[in-house]
Amino acid sequence: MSDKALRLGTRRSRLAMAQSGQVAEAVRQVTGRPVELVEITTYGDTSREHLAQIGGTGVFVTALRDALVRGEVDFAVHSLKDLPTAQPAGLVLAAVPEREDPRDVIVARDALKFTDLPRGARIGTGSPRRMAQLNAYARAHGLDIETVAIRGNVDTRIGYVRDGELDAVVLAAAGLNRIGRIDEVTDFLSVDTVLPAPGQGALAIECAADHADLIAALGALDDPLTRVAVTAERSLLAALEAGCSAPVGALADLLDGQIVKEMRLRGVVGTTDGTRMVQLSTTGSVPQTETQAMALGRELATEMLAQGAAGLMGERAH
Ligand SMILES: NCc1[nH]cc(CCC(=O)O)c1CC(=O)O
Repeated sequence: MSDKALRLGTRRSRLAMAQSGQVAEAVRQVTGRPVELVEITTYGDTSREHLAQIGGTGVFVTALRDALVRGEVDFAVHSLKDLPTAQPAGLVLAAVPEREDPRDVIVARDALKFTDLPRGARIGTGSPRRMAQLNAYARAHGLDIETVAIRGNVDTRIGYVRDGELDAVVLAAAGLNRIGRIDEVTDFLSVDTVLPAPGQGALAIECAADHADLIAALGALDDPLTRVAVTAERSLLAALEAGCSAPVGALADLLDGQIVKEMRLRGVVGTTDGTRMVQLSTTGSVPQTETQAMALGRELATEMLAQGAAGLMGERAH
């Protein structure tokens, strides 16, 4: 390959710049080529409407993908959880690097933990998935909280707590880690309490399908275990026919303490008020191919649909 600079298309948000910068450094190391960041403004960055109304987080992705298809940039870095499950023709996920902490976290006033929030506490999140599970936990454990729909970037969200408008906000640990604000977390939510979004904590490095040399080089950053895990999670999401702003959580991980490792896939769907929920898991041998991983996701989706999951997903965020 030449030693011309590779062009990395990125959104301008702090999170996007942080994760693009980190991947740029890794790509420099595996390719020996300089990497140049090319900033691209997406509709999701300029719109003030709620995400669910403008068609989910896929809006952040479209402009980056257009730039890839037009050959204006060589590769792009996405938060995997923001990627629509359908892979567009002409583009491939060249690498899914090792996932970091998939958990959701709370940033609350006065260093409060989720379960110590006082009666009537207001918790901000724009995610129906987080609302559904927080409200379900609250109902089951006698907590009196109110989930409040918000949007905006990480700084904006934490700002609601700093200026006293909300008692707490929910964010992804991975995002806070990447922008260097993990110290502001007051509580890490167990995945038993809030199952993360499919793909949460993982990145995806995408490029044009006809760039064989680049795909091969980026492959050095791929983590096969992360790839099969997120493939199973996203296959579950796709088979539920849910979008990325649906109240769906999913996590595939290895079961501990076994000689022959097995993968467990957990899934949840619920109404945002927390009154109804379908939560199931399935365990099987660790998928060796993406095809096997997809089958695991589809199997769990079939069971969840049989228990009425479809009827819990009709709602929109409000
Ligand atoms: N929807 C925005 C978004 N997309 C990816 C992350 C965090 C990083 C990740 O989950 O990989 C965030 C912020 C958040 O949910 O707190």
